[in-house]
Amino acid sequence: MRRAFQTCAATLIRPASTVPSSSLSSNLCLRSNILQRTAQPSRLAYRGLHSSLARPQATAHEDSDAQDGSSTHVPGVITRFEELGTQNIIHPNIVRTLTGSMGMETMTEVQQATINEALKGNDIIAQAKTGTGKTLAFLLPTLQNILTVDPQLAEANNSRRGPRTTADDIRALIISPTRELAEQIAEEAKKLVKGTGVIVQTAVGGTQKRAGLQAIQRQGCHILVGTPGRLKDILSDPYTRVEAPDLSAMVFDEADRLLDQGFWPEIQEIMRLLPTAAEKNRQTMMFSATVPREVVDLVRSTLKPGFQFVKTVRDDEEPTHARVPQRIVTANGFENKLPALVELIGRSVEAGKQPGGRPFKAIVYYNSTAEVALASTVLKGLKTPGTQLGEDGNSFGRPGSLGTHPWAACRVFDIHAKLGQGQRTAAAESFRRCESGILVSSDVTARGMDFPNVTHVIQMAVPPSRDQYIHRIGRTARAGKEGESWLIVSPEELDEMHTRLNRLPLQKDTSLVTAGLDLTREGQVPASAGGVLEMLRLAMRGVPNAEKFKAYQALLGVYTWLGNKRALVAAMNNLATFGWGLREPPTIGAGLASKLGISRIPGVRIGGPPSGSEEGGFGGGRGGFGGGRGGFGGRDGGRGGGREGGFENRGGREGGFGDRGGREGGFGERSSGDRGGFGGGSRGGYRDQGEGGYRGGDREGGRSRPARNDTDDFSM
Ligand SMILES: Nc1ncnc2c1ncn2[C@@H]1O[C@H](COP(=O)(O)OP(=O)(O)OP(=O)(O)O)[C@@H](O)[C@H]1O
Repeated sequence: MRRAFQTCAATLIRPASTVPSSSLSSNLCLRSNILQRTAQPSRLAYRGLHSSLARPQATAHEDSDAQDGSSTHVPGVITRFEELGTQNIIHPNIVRTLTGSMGMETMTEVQQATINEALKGNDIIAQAKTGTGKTLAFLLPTLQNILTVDPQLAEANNSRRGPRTTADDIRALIISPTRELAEQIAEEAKKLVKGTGVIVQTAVGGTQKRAGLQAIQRQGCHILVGTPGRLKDILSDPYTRVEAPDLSAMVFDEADRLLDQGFWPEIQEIMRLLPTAAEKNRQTMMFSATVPREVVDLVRSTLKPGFQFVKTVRDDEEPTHARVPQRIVTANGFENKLPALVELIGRSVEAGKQPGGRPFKAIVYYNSTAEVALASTVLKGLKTPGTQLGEDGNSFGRPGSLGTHPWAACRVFDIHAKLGQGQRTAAAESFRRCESGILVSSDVTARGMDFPNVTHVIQMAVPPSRDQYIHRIGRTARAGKEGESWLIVSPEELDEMHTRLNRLPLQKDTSLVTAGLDLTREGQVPASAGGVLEMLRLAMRGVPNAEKFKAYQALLGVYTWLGNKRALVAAMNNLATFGWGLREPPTIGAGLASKLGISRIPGVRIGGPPSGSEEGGFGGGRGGFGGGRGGFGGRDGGRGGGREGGFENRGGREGGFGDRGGREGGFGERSSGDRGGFGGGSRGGYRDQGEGGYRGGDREGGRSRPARNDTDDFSM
């Protein structure tokens, strides 16, 4: 059977291109074969999944027949899963499951390119775009290789008398950087092994260690999927009896992440607990959408000589999907970002309801858990102007009740590393299942997570790295579907954004009205924007101060890379007052201020535990944007600046954004001054266009930001 595999497998992909070391500047391929996979025309159901690979690649890594740019179709190449069964390459029981309950027909490019190599037992590093089926690309050969060695396992073992497996019978270890991803891979693996006797278990941090262990001990384990920390724990504890003397395969999913500094020590520790290469011949497979050269260099010593580097992304090609428009919005300030987000969501929810539209389903990424918590509280608490929340503070799904959420059918979830594992799993599961929803997330879902039908990925700040950007936007447009990517940044982030996202096809977008408003001063707004700001003002009132204080501190930390500390503090104080409705920016501890290098920066309020106060009013302080009884969008404009915050459609005769600013002032050199208020004008009203108001304020103690540069070119 093994022989049959090898014979047939030779036709599965076109020959590898062995790159002469001299042809490359890097030492990347000195000991490896690089397969730069060119597309085979996709014949059937999986149309579009790898459409971006439909042209031959043309790099130094090419083999000669592709260099002229001609089609490289290889007659007889296997592209359908069914054929893997009929040609005895993969056991029919597995193929039946794949083409039956799992509904797979045609292999993706990365699957075609790696399955053959992996079945031969070669070590592999594979790089392919997000959402192109890498999971199956390593699961399928891993499972088949287990069955090849142990054919008895090909049949489901429903009888108690059948061969029993034990906790020390692990044949394959699959490592993933996050718990959710490990669970997802294990789910996929469990589907695949159905119909065989192979047992899949998980070892995932944050869950009941004992329960997981008992399952391994009672049922045995052939394929163990886990996160580095928990795997290390289990394997290093002799009392668990979990061992892997027969380990024949090791898979690193999101390999570049697993090999970075954060995980590397644990990975090394795990390797030490496994049989050495001399004791047991073991195959290693590494997969990711991003494989920096340093990673290849790092693993060179771990992989077998002659390992294959399979790339289905050309070097000169963007690593993102061409079918995902990538839009960038420059918000006027940090305080404009949430309004822009709410406006974008509202618009997209409506578009999704139109004939031919897809239900809106989005992941919104923030760079810190505190921002995730704050934004999700706000989004959950939104209500249509003129309505109120129910007593439990939630207005979802209760037609006719007091207060209705503006996007009733679209649920809001949040997920970040500081939630308990139960909450994380529940949020991921609910979002996976919902037809329309918003997942506000930190980077715990950025890699590998396969949520179906995500229409939008929205990043609320310049991402930590180019690779992270690529992985995040890879949560949409998966498996051949369409999707949109949005990035909302403030002017302070632009330089860094250009550096980090160099050469990505970002298109500037100025269609969001609320992004362009100067919320630190009074002015007129279109009614629709007024509605967004009003909803936010009300929702902000429901956010506990503690959440705002945490987010403030987190943001100061997140933006330590911003060289101009004055600009940083000014921007954050603007956000706290004009964006979150705090009367004054929160205090921060002297230690933290010194660590962040901002102790002496004007506007920093050094104090004990963070404190501040608020009296409603999107746009800060007692006065400010929406401060006062009247407010932003008020019909009559006027003086504004009352205690209850304004910014209501009905407005109020005297209310208004940028009004008196509140006695306790806001940010500014004179932040505790009597009138102060960052941008808080003395009167002003910032109201619906054409209905009066807009008196202008004196903005004493305030400071306004420079206008956005609308001529910036973001097509990089
Ligand atoms: N051959 C195939 N035919 C149809 N659907 C497939 C095929 N292979 C995988 N899929 C589906 O495509 C989706 C994406 O697959 P997967 O999660 O493995 O992508 P990935 O390449 O690992 O993405 P990421 O880089 O984000 O980790 C999944 O829903 C999976 O079930």
